[in-house]
Amino acid sequence: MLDKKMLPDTLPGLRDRIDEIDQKIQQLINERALCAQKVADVKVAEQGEEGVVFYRPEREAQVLRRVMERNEGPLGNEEMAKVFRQIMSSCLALEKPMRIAFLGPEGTFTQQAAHKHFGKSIVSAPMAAIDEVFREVESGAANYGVVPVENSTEGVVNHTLDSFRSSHLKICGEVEERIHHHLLISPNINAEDVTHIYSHQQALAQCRAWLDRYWPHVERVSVSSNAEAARLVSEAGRNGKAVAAIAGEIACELYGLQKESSNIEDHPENTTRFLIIGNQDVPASGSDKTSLLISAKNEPGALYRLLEAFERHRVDMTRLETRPSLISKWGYIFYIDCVGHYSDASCKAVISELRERASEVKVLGSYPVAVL
Ligand SMILES: C=C(O[C@@H]1C=C(C(=O)O)C=C[C@H]1O)C(=O)O
Repeated sequence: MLDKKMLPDTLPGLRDRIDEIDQKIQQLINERALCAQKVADVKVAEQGEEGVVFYRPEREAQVLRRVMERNEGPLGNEEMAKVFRQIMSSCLALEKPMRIAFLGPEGTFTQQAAHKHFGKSIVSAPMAAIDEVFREVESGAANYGVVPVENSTEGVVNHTLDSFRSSHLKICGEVEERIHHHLLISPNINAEDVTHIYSHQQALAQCRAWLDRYWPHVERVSVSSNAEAARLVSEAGRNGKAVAAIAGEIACELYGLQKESSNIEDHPENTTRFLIIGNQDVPASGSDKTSLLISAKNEPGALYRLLEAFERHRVDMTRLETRPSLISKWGYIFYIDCVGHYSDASCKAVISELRERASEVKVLGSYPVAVL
């Protein structure tokens, strides 16, 4: 355990120590980067230049979990994991930065989720709609995609679930993002002069009580996304117009805005879960989840027989969503998430029994439980 008493007591002494430490850290990071480069060489030698997969979600999850387990502070576990998240991102980008498609435009929470999962050393490919994210990855134009799947206040994102029906893409990961909204203005604008507040209707709804309390007489204007609201406000600010936006951190930075008020969402637990989609079957990481798409036969007790298999094999279900099948009028598709990897004995047993009982079972993917 480190101790402050072991450190010098003067400012110059402490700064000298920091310089020394930085030099060592830098050297070690470069040594690590060299190792990662060599790992890539070995992968090419084993798998060939074509189709080689450099990014390994299960390995990255294991690295981050270990960082958190052994961490002794004073930096917190999550803070330390974020530092390593970016180191891995930089190491991987030495090969070729990955192109990540996400629900755009630039500055959305989905982009924030992409950075949280992959680090900052990626090429961003903002897409106008969720199905475009799927298409971009299916065509190979992007290596992976990031799409929202559920929000703790607003519920499931149907569009994402429905896109899995016709797609061969796999879920390679998940990431949760606490959604914090901020009231943003241009730096040259006086908050008292603000006449309109722009945002996506969901964000306006998630901040309704706060707006009613602090900005009851200012007009709320709904636009296509929070990021678009931030862009409009920065443009208006250049023309001296006093308007504000509700948006997240990235949009604030991207459009050079200033936070007038922070974390203004009515429910502080407001969280969105995102999925990482790709062409990869991810091996077990030691703490995984599996997502299944199941078409049930339209007969009495069909859902009961599906769920019974989970209970008997003691596989923990974390989510059940129902969507219309679109094939038969009152037929349904179930989306089930459970704890474990499809290669685990108990998961395997459940999946094979589901196959006997349902008309279709598609394993959408097994992937590491979100670390950050
Ligand atoms: C170095 C590797 O490749 C990539 C880089 C990693 C890293 O920097 O630690 C981890 C997993 C992979 O995404 C590896 O597979 O071990």
